[in-house]
Amino acid sequence: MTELIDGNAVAEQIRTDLQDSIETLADAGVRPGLATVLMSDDPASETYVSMKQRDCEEVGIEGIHVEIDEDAPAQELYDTIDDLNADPEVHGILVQMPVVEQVDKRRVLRSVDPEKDVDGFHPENVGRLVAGDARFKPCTPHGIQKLLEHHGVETEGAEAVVVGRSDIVGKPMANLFVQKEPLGNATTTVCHSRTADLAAHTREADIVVAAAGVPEMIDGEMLKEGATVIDVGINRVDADTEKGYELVGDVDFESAKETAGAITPVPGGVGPMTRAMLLYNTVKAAGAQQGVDVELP
Ligand SMILES: NC(=O)C1=CN([C@@H]2O[C@H](COP(=O)(O)OP(=O)(O)OC[C@H]3O[C@@H](n4cnc5c(N)ncnc54)[C@H](OP(=O)(O)O)[C@@H]3O)[C@@H](O)[C@H]2O)C=CC1
Ligand SMILES: Nc1nc(=O)c2c([nH]1)NC[C@@H]1CN(c3ccc(C(=O)N[C@@H](CCC(=O)O)C(=O)O)cc3)C=[N+]21
Repeated sequence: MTELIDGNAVAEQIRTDLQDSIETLADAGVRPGLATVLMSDDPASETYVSMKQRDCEEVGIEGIHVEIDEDAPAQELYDTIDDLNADPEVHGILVQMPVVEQVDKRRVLRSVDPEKDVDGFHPENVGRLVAGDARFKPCTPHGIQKLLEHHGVETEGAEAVVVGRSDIVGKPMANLFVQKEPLGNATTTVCHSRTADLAAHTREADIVVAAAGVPEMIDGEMLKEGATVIDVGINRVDADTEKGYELVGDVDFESAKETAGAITPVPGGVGPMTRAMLLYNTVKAAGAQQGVDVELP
């Protein structure tokens, strides 16, 4: 039987556990604050940011949302980041990606105060992660580690294949898998659009993390019997539904579940975990900035 890895359930548990940490902070007179910055009219980005704000409200984090006109000069975004860096009530800052074309993405990543960089995208935090001294683990790969942990999937000694090498998912996932620590110690292969024979790699994998942004590109034929399949992809494809689209992953779920031992659904898999780990990093950031020892789930 293929096991369904329920991201909503694990995320819910993490949010519940985080409430204890948030109480510890409250006892010390600290309310964690997370700023989300959106400079784009992209409907998917709007959905994600409003979900993140709703999550904050649910657990008792102060959500501050800044929306910038997508045609505004880039300087407006740079100035907003400076203001949030200077605001003592803001402990975490997330600038929703992708940024609009007039904005210099590298400059944005560099200008968020590394201590408030709850995405873990600042070069200092990327360096620390690679060096095995992570401050904030990027939310999506960190959430995937938590999913694997909750489902008792052993990474040590496993063959892991990561499909995709983006800065927000693929690269940090591979970096976490190769760390000498629990939930690491996997023998890791990173595949991308120039990989000559993707299926030859995925067929050898005990764990496949699919993060390519290509709808249903991985099917059961490409998997080893019993593999754990983590589907990061969230693709809106046209469909005759109320919204006019449906969400599909990078994995062909129906086909993959014939071969996989365990699999995440889309929606309800990795997405909710990404949001839960954002709350986690925000609580961690608030504790560190205010000098309060908080236990984290
Ligand atoms: N669930 C969640 O929480 C999150 C979901 N997502 C979703 O995950 C997906 C990936 O996002 P993101 O990492 O930002 O994507 P990017 O578009 O930044 O990167 C995609 C990566 O996949 C590779 N790739 C593209 N096509 C293929 C192919 N046919 N075979 C093998 N590799 C391929 C690209 O290769 P190359 O480098 O050569 O171009 C690139 O490295 C998207 O669907 C996105 O919506 C993203 C973030 C969080
Ligand atoms: N600075 C930055 N940080 C990010 O973490 C970041 C980003 N930019 N840009 C875009 C990607 C994407 N991402 C998602 C998070 C949650 C869901 C999520 O919760 N999805 C729900 C469904 C969502 C829906 O209904 O559309 C689910 O999978 O169940 C999806 C996508 C974070 N990202």
